Amino acid sequence: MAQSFHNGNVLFHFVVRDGNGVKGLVDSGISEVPERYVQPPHERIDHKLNSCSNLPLLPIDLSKLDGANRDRVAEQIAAAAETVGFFQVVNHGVPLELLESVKVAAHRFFGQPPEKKAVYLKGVSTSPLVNYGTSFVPEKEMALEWKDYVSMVYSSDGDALQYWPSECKEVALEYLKTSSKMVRTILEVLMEKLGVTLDESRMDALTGFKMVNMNFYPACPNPELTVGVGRHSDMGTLTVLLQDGIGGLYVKVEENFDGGKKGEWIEIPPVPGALVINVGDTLQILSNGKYKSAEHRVRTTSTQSRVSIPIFTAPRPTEKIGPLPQVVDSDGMARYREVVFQDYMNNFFGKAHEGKKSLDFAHMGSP
Ligand SMILES: O=C(O)CCC(=O)C(=O)O
Ligand SMILES: [Fe+2]
Repeated sequence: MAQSFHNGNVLFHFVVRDGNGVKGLVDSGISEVPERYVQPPHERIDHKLNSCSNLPLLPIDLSKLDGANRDRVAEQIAAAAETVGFFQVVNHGVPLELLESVKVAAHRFFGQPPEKKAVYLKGVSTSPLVNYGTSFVPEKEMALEWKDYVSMVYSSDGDALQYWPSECKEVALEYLKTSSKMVRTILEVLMEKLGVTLDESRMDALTGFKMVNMNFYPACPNPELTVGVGRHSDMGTLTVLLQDGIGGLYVKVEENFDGGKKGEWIEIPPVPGALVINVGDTLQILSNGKYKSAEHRVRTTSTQSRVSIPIFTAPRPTEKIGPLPQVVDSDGMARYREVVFQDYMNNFFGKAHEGKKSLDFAHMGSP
């Protein structure tokens, strides 16, 4: 018989503390989502929302950065970063078979019994680099997100192979390493388009924190009432995201462009073999607001479970981030103050998702 989750405390213990996750909840046989997952009406996602404007969001061919069309491709990248903060790339140098293996590994990890995953729960994790959990900050959220995740922080190849879960460590590490090259290339292009040259050590510092997450969104009995991930931006420099074919990732347009109007939500459709790239808060701050960290969210679906595997690249925690001096000179003013990245992270993870509110921490004039 299915367990009763009407009592919020029983539910919280089962899903969060004991590490059963949303997957465990679904496997327990629920036929409707518990109250704690029901989003207020203004946060629910209209499932008919769609982007019909696939043309301007055509994936960017990164291999063309090496050829005669370099300037045009660099322009496409910068234009996307200035308007939506999201774009997809193909011919990115990450082997396609590897991308398939990463998705399989994510299903392998989440398909395990809860007790195997629970060894990585926050606070008790047997590994210093790995965290398994559910929702974003469950303690701070009125409504929980319909998502389980495992985070794997990169410190060295040796540490990854020693500490990351054996179900996914090899492929996750290879995915991180091959993607890191691409992230560097894209960041160089974006800096060049800003008119900024950064030396190697500063580039390293701005991308020195790397983490692979695996997100698992079980099929949901009431997708119209829940969210997979609520409205948020990513805190780092650039995020690389591998999604499967299910769909459901939406982004809010920041500036009018030929594929959408400011304020509109558009879907980033699954494209086989492509990777999604998005600008994080750090890059918005560094560029003094020229590049837009994208507000995005994920809907749930009743038919199949979905996996996505983001790689977050961010500055080293000790790094100071603020608008780059050359950009401030040409803009005539700084829109953000300088902050130590560790402080930015603490603020980011200290609150429930709330759109782009995370950036307020670095706004000029904030304490
Ligand atoms: O699952 C997705 O498509 C996006 C996930 C996401 O936004 C995140 O993990 O920060
Ligand atoms: Fe995100």
